[in-house]
Amino acid sequence: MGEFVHEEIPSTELDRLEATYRPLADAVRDLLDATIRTTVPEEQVRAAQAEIEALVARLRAEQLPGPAGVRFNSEARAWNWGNAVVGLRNAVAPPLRIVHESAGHAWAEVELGAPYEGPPGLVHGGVSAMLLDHLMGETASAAFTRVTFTGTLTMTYRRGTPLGPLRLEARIDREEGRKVWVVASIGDADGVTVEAEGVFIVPAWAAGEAARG
Ligand SMILES: CCCCCCCCCCCCCC(=O)SCCNC(=O)CCNC(=O)[C@H](O)C(C)(C)COP(=O)(O)OP(=O)(O)OC[C@H]1O[C@@H](n2cnc3c(N)ncnc32)[C@H](O)[C@@H]1OP(=O)(O)O
Repeated sequence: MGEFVHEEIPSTELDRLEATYRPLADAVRDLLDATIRTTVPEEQVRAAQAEIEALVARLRAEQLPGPAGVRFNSEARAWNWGNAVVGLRNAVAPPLRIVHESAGHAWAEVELGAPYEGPPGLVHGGVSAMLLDHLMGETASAAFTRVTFTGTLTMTYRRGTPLGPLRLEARIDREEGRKVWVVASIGDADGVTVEAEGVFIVPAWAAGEAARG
């Protein structure tokens, strides 16, 4: 497993870097959608591909040796720019902007488009699970006061989730030792489409206990 890395970048500098990288990821996100939906002639597709390959080479001129990881500074600022759900620099992430209403209750509103399709016009079930898993994990972390990992996640798909505007919500249901039960849902304007319940666990290593077994 990678690590939570302490990196002493001042928060003001992080703000500046985020203002640089956010529009880049937004542009790539737009590119994903355009790649799916374009109907331009084939020669234009090939020309666009060549331009994209040149851009990739330009960005790769200097890069990290591996994934972005999770980093934090001594001002209690944490950043996970590559995260699949909330990563500011990850064009695959919607990204979800999570509001922590209180420790143990969080929600997010998001608009999902063509790159998240499963059945026609509907959100892929795995995407629903991924978004809820992350939201529930952050909720279990009680506003980032502890580290939790998904132990078991149970999804109930009540009806198809349409692509478009959605609301996700999660709450801690109960806790017992290092185990945190979280319940969550996704809904559209007509109500709930997906429900989830999960057990999130503060790993033995994070609780300062020796792992059993
Ligand atoms: C401060 C900074 C905050 C940062 C927050 C960032 C938020 C980011 C949010 C990101 C969100 C993204 C979310 C993600 O994507 S997290 C990524 C997906 N999840 C994983 O990769 C987890 C992989 N598994 C593990 O790491 C370990 O197996 C864990 C940590 C789960 C347990 O290993 P550990 O060695 O610690 O466990 P233990 O053996 O001492 O057992 C302890 C208790 O737990 C019970 N149990 C064990 N396993 C399971 C299970 N699978 N289901 C249900 N229950 C289970 C067990 O019976 C026992 O209960 P009891 O017998 O005591 O009653």
